[in-house]
Amino acid sequence: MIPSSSTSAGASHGAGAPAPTALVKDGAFVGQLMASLSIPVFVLDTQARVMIWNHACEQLTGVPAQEVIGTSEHWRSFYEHRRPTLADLVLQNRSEDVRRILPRSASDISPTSLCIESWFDMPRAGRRRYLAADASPIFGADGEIAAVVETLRDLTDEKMAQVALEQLATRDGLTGLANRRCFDDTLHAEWSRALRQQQPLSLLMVDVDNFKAYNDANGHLGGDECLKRIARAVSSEMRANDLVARYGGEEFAVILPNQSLKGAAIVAERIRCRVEQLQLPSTAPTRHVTVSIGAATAIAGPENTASQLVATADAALYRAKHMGRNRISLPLSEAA
Ligand SMILES: Nc1nc2c(ncn2[C@@H]2O[C@H](COP(=O)(O)OP(=O)(O)OP(=O)(O)O)[C@@H](O)[C@H]2O)c(=O)[nH]1
Repeated sequence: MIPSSSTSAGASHGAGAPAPTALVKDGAFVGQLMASLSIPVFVLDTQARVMIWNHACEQLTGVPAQEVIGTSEHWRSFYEHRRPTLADLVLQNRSEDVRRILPRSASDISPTSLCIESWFDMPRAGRRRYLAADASPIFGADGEIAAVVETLRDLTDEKMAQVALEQLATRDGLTGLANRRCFDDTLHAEWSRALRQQQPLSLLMVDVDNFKAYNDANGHLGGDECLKRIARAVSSEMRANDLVARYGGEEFAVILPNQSLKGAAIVAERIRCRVEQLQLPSTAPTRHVTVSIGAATAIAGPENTASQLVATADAALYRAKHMGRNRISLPLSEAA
């Protein structure tokens, strides 16, 4: 039968609807039913050829029905590179493969049908879209699959709104970096991971030198612009798994998972040089805006905590300031 799902209410086999076998036998009736649906739908036959590509599907994909009907080229409407659609996976009894093929999608796999939410390339529509797709078999009177129907829902606007909300909750409004809350969550998650894997976790605390004087000379807006430039400079030195956050005011924090103190010191020195090279004019003796950086590393264990790592990096930062600024400092026991 055509499955009842959240997206195919109009196609479900409800009271008064023709019996499933009649639907399969009466192709013309099925075609009319699908064509009239406002939900994008396409149907594959047992040879994976498109039998039905309704008007709503044409509108969503930008691909006219006459171009795909009778072919197996429907994947081109969704992906840049050849890939089975959900309907193909159901037809080939390969539902489990969806997790490998679309690893970042939210998927729901039942013995016969498949349901995912994911970004799709949509080459002909001209822009990526976030779709909810359901694929289910239609069984013939002999109990064998006679066709597979895939319904689609465009959730792009909802997804964008969700992403924007998440951004608001985790990003700093001025610099676009992770905010303090995101830093705290990430540090605790990385600490747990370091504990499990017995890997080192490093932290840098980066503070702009003499920033009060910079603000006094350039105004608060000038100070804001300076913080944005520094944020970009620090971010440009990061690897994919590192996190740079605005810790507060003119202070930034950098989490370096799986990084030894020696490696952290190298990253810190790169950041220090990078900021110096921005050559933002300052009244400080250096004549340019600089940063001081405190570094710390821990192997997570039951006797220490993530807060201690922050405190150790903070103490190192304090020493860097005390020693004259525009420098990096390591924990005392390591520096000796
Ligand atoms: N423009 C701007 N200024 C900020 C922001 N957040 C904090 N500040 C300013 O940063 C300055 C920090 O000053 P202090 O804590 O005295 O430190 P400092 O002058 O940088 O001196 P050292 O850290 O000891 O080198 C203060 O004047 C804050 O008002 C911000 O978002 N924008």
